Amino acid sequence: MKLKFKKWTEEEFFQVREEVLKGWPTGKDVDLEEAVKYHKSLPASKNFSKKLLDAKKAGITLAQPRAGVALIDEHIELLNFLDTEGGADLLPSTIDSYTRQNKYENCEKGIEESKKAGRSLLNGFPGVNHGVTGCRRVVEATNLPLQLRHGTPDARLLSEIMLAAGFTSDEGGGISYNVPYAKSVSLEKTLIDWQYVDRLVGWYEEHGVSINREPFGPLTGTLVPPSMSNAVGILEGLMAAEQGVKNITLGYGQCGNLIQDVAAIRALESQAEEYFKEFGYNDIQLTTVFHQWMGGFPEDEAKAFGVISNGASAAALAGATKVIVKTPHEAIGVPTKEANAAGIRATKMVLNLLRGQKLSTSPELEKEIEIIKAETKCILDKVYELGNGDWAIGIVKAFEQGVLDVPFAPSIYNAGKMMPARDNVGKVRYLALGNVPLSKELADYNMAQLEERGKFEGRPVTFQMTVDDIFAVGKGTLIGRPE
Ligand SMILES: CC[C@H]1O[C@@H](n2cnc3c(N)ncnc32)[C@H](O)[C@@H]1O
Repeated sequence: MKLKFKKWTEEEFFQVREEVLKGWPTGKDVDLEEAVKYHKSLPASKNFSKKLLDAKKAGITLAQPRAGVALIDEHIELLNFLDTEGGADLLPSTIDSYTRQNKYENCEKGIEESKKAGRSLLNGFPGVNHGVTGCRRVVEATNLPLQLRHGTPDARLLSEIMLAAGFTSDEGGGISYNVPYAKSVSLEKTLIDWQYVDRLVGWYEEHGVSINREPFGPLTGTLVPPSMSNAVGILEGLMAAEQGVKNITLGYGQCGNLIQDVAAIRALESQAEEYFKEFGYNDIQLTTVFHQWMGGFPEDEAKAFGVISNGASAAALAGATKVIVKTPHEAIGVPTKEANAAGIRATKMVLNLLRGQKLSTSPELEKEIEIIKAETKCILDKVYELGNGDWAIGIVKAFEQGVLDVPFAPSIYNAGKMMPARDNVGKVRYLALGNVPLSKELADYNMAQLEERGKFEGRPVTFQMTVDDIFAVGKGTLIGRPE
């Protein structure tokens, strides 16, 4: 299959599908006709797309945790606990790291060892190994819409199995589940593999089943300038729309300055609408997701609740459709179900207190929205030019040339030349552009904001600011001031 920005024909899709389903024995149980019937038998209350659209119409922000353990019964117990004791509005199944690397043999061992140990020895839910039957038990035994959340460069088999089981949302994308998650998988390969996932969702849509797709907005979650993450989100939205996906949630990872975070969500939603319209996708149901702070967390649980609540309020004031919840165990590892539920309760408390309130506009907010949209446009214009009008080709070339450049990404296909740092009020700015094609005016604006910080701190604008900012939140502040 040659990469091109074009909807796959059914014939192309089903040809590739034969190979995909051979990836593990459970692949042979996927039957799309049966799956469509099963989806249509589910109550509307279990459809992710519908719940998101209802929330958007009502102007409320939904809360969703991350959660996943090795064995089905314990996973069901966990998810229902987060529903009843946490108050979750939407449920995940966070997939384990072996599955994310397609190492299903290791999952098999992990499942056996977890049974022997009586506790989860995998850091997530091994959906491929549990197969349609096992995953369907999760769908049958829970009461909220379910989404698979992972970090899988090649999620074709995982998506086939879990969507057939009745999950109605799938997170990820050919950029956002490659560059921040993999070291040496080419963009070409993951763009094609995620076109497959999007085409599968397009097939469900064409057969009357709405499945939500959610690109992974935060990327590395480390000082990613909002225009870089928004550019990637819009590109993955276009890639999905071209394959027939209709219900799309674009996301953003909290950076920490409230005005910039609200501006980022507002800019993301309106600019994505503009691009969908301009490129002829007129029936996209667009929602947004705000990820609570994705960087280093304080170990102290009270401080962690401060970070969680701060993220919840930013999400509500931004008017995001959904907020992804962190837990007070973030600094330690996979949370207990009690800690996970507590993170959701704290979040829901804040969302309820702020219900109906949105951050009203102001000159500072309007300015930030304008800056983010202008920077995003510079990047996307260049991607389109590099691809000669083919977004997919443009993405590959843009990474080759550092036009798309995600800070602190492990991928060898990412240039890693652009460097960010916070300005004097904590907004994330471009300290070094690398090859990110901002106009001179925008580059100067970023530098001017950083110079203000330099003046205030009495030090030059250097990479040391970036380093100080990376450790700041874990140490209890937003901006990494010199000691
Ligand atoms: C994207 C990274 C986020 O996913 C979270 N995460 C990863 N695996 C699990 C898991 N199994 N249960 C709950 N949270 C999880 C992790 O704590 C971090 O906040």
